[in-house]
Amino acid sequence: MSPFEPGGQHQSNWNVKLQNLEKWLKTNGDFTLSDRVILQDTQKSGRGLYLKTGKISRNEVLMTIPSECQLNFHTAVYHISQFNPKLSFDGVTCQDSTIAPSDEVDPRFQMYEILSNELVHSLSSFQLLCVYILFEWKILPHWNTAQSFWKPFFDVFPTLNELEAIPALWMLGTEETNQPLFECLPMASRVHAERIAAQVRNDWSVIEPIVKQWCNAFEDSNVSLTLATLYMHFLHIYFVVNSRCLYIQIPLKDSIHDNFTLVPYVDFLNHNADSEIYCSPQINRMKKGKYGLGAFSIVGGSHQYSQPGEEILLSYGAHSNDFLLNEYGFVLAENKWNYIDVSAHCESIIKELPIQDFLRKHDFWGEYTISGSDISYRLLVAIAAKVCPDLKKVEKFMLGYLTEASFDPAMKILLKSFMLDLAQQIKARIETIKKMANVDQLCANNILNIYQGYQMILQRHMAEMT
Ligand SMILES: C[S@@+](CC[C@H](N)C(=O)[O-])C[C@H]1O[C@@H](n2cnc3c(N)ncnc32)[C@H](O)[C@@H]1O
Repeated sequence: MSPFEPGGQHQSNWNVKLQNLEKWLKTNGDFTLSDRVILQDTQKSGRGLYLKTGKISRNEVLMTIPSECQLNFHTAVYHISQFNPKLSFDGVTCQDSTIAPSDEVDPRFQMYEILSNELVHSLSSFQLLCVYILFEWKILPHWNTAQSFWKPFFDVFPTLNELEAIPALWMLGTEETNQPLFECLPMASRVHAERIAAQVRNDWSVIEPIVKQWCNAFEDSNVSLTLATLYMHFLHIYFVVNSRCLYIQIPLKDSIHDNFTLVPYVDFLNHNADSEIYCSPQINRMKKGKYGLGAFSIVGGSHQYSQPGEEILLSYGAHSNDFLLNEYGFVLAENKWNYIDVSAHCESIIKELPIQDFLRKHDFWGEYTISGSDISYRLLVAIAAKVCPDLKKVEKFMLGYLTEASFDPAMKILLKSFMLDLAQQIKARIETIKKMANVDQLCANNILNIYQGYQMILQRHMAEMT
């Protein structure tokens, strides 16, 4: 039976998990959820929220999630301090009265001892959350003697399989099926995936010593978990966090990259590219709870929901399909934020070293893009430099004293052949992908979708040029 078939075992397990999640949210603060929405699971976008009945208007609060049930640097520090009284962060860690009574069968008293103030302070939000979730979700259940506060939340996290469309995982994991697809990724996606993979490897190298110490400590118990297994769990957790985190200010941290929180239920909302019209998040700092950062609400946007079955959407930001694929593992059939990174192609046609030096000197070398509405100014300058031997004239164009028309017809001719070349390369890539056997079809289709988005962009510009 397909996991999506209504009435299947998967469905009834899921209903129980959802009830547990709602019960947990109600017990731990002021949780509200509009009775006009319903959670549903689809093949295309997994779980999501849909309108059940009635209407949802602008500024109407759809749900509020108490700060106590959000997982972020603050709440992780608070919970760790319940087992490690030496951990002390002003206004965040436990007061004496809330420190858990020492219990020999709860391994966290021993395992969290190594999480000193200095060490916790040095970790990024990502690193702390990964190491904390790793213990609470993947390691603690091996003892059978204690349960994590966060269990109802962990139980509704996506599985590693559900995240397999994320290209960085093809590089980092041991699953080899999709590795051939990596070579077919557009340049923007490949660079993005490599950047994420480097970040993941770096974060693992920071938390690995903690995990190794835990592994050594397991030797005294009956728990048998290898470092290799824990690394795979870490990867799973990393991408759960990455694909579900929401912006919030974290007063204990300085870097923008640390400013995020995981918010149960809000993380069921799927993305739409129209940021202005759909729902948006609001943080109520007046409702901070005992160690949190503020209750998290979702409110309606200018689009009025009135059709039962309409999906309640949130914008994750102005992201192209290359970005969405790499950060979240999906693409949109139509995406107004798509653009093509044509840097490699443009650099390959400018072979003349003096032109390269000229563009470098003026900081115009590389980062060339074409979107549906624009050919980037950087690209126009590079093409102008290629077609015009008078670099003084190109400098005037750079400074805005001349328009691109001053370089016609050579500029138009080169741009047209540049785009035709690109279109041919894209067509060839599409054909290669279509012929690939033994790769996950969903992942292959995502990449095809990106290239088809590129084709639409090029067609639009080429039509304007004729
Ligand atoms: C914050 S979660 C949303 C809930 C998710 N659908 C689930 O089943 O748990 C983000 C993930 O949802 C999926 N997603 C979000 N928006 C989507 C969309 N428009 N189309 C397809 N998948 C989408 C992607 O897998 C993404 O990583």
